[in-house]
Amino acid sequence: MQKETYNVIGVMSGTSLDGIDLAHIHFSIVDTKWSFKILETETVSYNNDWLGKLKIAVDFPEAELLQLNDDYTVLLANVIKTFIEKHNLQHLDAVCSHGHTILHQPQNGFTLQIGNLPKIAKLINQTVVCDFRVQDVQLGGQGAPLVPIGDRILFSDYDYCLNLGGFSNVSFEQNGNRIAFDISPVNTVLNFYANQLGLDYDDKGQLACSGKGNTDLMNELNALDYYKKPFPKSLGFEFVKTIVLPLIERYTIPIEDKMRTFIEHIAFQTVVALPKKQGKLLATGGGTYNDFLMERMQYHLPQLEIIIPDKKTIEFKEALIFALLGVLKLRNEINVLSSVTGAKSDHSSGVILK
Ligand SMILES: Nc1ncnc2c1ncn2[C@@H]1O[C@H](COP(=O)(O)OP(=O)(O)OP(=O)(O)O)[C@@H](O)[C@H]1O
Ligand SMILES: CC(=O)N[C@H]1[C@@H]2OC[C@@H](O2)[C@@H](O)[C@@H]1O[C@H](C)C(=O)O
Repeated sequence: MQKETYNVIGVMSGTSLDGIDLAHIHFSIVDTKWSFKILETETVSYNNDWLGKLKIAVDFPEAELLQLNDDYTVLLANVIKTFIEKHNLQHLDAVCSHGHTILHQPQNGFTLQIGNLPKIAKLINQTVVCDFRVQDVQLGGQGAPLVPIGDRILFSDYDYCLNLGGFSNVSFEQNGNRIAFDISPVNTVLNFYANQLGLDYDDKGQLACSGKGNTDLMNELNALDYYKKPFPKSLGFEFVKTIVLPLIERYTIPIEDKMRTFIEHIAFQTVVALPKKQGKLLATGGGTYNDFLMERMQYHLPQLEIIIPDKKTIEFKEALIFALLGVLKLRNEINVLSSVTGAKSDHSSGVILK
């Protein structure tokens, strides 16, 4: 007999290095239908020393990487312990932790998330479920994305789940399969131009809103090869650095016009990415705070109901879903979909440490 409720913590550190996201979650399952409540949440920023190390770790020799893994496991354990004590969390079923991706070369059969060493369970005195990507790569998959199964299980009321982070990605059902792919760059490009004006980001998209769209630039962006490729497909910062920014930089127009044009481009590519231009779309990630972007998206998709959830869901959806992946692993149930990762089959991934 499986349990019907779970009291867990989800822990995620994303590639953008904005910190370690922790979310205390209650799950319950009634007649195969899952529901959740996001309780306490917190993002713990990295100090400059850690930021520096995590940025360059990809080039570390093996010995240094082993040391980093050890040190990061201790850091993560301390952060988790502090979170548990601060909120006086008791009777946890597990801490479900992604760790931090340092190396990811699925084509060569390996992926490394640090912070998942067995000693973490002892250090925090809890059951830990972690290392969710490794088995998928062993089964011939990309080890990513892992979030779409959570979209399917927890957000089935929506036709689409759209995340607006450094890049945008979407997941949806098609012919009984979950489909997921990256649509276009978002904040990687918008922040680049905000930085040129001395800002971290364009608050609410106000600068972009004050600019003018440039039709030639818009057409050139929309003609890029990536947009013609079929899924599965994904983007990395290389695409921005070597293709998108050099293209935009050929135009001698005000920065606000570049931002405005790029927002139109994001909205336009979102339209292209969605097979049906109607239904309900759940939008999450920091890009949802860009009011102008959201307005332009709604303009281009008038029949679509765009839903921006509460702040915790916007900011902690990934930690929530890693918490679910851990619970599914505890239940020995499928938590990775081969339709999105390309693995030989669906599987129950992760390691349980006690
Ligand atoms: N008030 C705001 N107005 C406009 N943009 C905002 C605002 N607040 C946050 N953002 C944007 O959201 C970004 C952070 O979003 P998020 O945390 O989803 O990105 P991320 O961690 O890089 O995402 P991912 O790892 O999913 O790619 C900021 O860098 C900024 O560009
Ligand atoms: C290998 C790895 O850590 N990939 C991350 C990364 O950050 C965003 C994107 O690239 C996504 O593929 C993935 O994370 C999300 C949470 C996922 O697996 O769904």
